[in-house]
Amino acid sequence: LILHSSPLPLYCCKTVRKMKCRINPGNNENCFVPISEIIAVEETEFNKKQRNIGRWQKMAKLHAFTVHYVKKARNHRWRCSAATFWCVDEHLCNQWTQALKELLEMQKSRPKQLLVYINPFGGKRQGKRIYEQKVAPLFSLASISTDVVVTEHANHAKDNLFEVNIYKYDGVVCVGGDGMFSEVMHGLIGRMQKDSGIDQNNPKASLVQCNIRIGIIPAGSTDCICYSTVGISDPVTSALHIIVGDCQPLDVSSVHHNDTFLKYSVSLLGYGFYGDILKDSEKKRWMGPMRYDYSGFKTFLSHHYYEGTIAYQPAKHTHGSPRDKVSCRTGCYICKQSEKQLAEQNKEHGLKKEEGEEEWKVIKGKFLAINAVNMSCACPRSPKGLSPAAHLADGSADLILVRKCSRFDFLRYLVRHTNQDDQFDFPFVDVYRVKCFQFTSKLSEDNESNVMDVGKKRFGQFCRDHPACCCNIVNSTWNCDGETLDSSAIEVRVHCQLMKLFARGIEEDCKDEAGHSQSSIEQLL
Ligand SMILES: CCCCCCCCCCCCC/C=C/[C@@H](O)[C@H](COP(=O)(O)O)NC(=O)CCCCCCCCCCCCCCC
Ligand SMILES: Nc1ncnc2c1ncn2[C@@H]1O[C@H](COP(=O)(O)OP(=O)(O)O)[C@@H](O)[C@H]1O
Ligand SMILES: [Ca+2]
Repeated sequence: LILHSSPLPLYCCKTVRKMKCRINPGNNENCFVPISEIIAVEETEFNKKQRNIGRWQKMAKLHAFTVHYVKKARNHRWRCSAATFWCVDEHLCNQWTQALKELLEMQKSRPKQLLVYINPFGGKRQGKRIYEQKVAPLFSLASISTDVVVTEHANHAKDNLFEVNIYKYDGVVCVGGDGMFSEVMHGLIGRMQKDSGIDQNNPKASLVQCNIRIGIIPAGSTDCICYSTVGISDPVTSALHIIVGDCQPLDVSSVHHNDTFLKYSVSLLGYGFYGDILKDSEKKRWMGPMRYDYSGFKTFLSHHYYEGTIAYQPAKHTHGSPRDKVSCRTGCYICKQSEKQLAEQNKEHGLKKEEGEEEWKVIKGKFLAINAVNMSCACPRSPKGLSPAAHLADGSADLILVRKCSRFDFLRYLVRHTNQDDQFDFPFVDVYRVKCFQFTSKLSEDNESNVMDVGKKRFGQFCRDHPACCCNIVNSTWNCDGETLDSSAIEVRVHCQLMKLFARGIEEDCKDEAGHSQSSIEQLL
């Protein structure tokens, strides 16, 4: 569809008759809108008070329709814009409206019925207002019907997803932060496994993919999953990605302790620095999103390091590497290739045999932070994220090990998350692309080998109370997408594209496009 602003005529396919159009009054621009980015088409009561219609007004009764469409603004922000077309010929007007509505009906990936969960206490406690004022009117414009649940307690959404008939919905929307998303994801993935008779406690189980997409309306404190998959944390942009029916597959890591399922993770699984920030920040929830800066500063000063062992299997199926500077973008080639490669491997060998045969690499040491990320973890605090070249759907995670170093060096490392410098270019930082890993802390190793020393434990407690001491005897906790895990010894496995989001990944900037995509391919070859 090609929309020309007044006074140019509008043409579509072979139509020779003309209609006049009005786009964003006062804005004399041409606008090319793919059908896939039209939000709705409405018959319009023509308002005679509208300006700039000149002699048309005097001639006859005018007939009009309005096309609501996605307008792409800067920094990946989407807005809803409208163009009104008018003419004197009622039949012509109806033909256009009908034709456009039929084209919209043919967009099969668009959701018609959604289940919405709102966390009224996430972030700055604006979830309900954001949904009602910014999102619900757009869903109604796009004729999407919704069942809305405002949660009353933690785990309300997750438990509810085990009870409702989820199969009647085209998607589930969560209004909140990463924690709220995590809850909805656990509900959906858990429900899929339950309905398929898969035991989540088996770390080696082949999990069933979840085809019911999740949409995230950001209203939390970090909103890293939304930012890393859309390019911005903006409720209207996310609502529009849901309306046009975008689909972005996502890797999910399963986390087990012995043979007990603990949690799934899609963004950050962090021990040490990010685990300690989370634990401290939970007590300061009343501070809102600021709690992370407060606890971040405190944790930075405490400078605790932790001793432990990591064993991992490198992700050999994927062409990318964490330091190749090839970012995951819409339609990512590396994600597609990796998915194919994994599927072929699994067909040939079967999952168990292949994993059993491959070597494990083992690293022992003292670490300030151990971070495993399934995606870049870009967020407003760090627009390039913890691992800028991590991929959303390549079946791997980036394992970042930050060894014991000085406070000054750790600060230099943190600052590089906010500028263009390479945060992996330090002798005390290592990064690996992995498909699974295990971690055991020194403390639990000692406990397991029955050399538990009560004195040591007490000493650990004592040191925690004295921030100047960096003693490593106590355990940290794992931060799993913003939730703490009970166990420090864990076993993690990445499940390639286990679920799908209403998103399309981050789109290349026009300026970027030619240069970047070509150099990505060149680098690969
Ligand atoms: C000196 C400045 C350094 C800035 C470094 C910023 C790195 C930020 C990376 C953030 C990665 C976030 C990964 C996502 C985690 C979320 O899943 C998860 C849950 O989100 P939700 O509450 O929305 O449900 N969020 C979190 O765990 C919070 C992570 C908090 C990151 C804040 C870090 C602030 C660090 C400040 C250090 C200050 C040092 C100052 C020294 C003078
Ligand atoms: N009604 C509720 N009352 C209390 N906690 C809730 C409620 N609804 C959801 N939660 C929990 O709140 C936690 C944080 O929510 P989230 O939306 O991620 O906000 P934030 O980004 O501020 O952490 C989640 O773990 C979720 O389970
Ligand atoms: Ca990944």
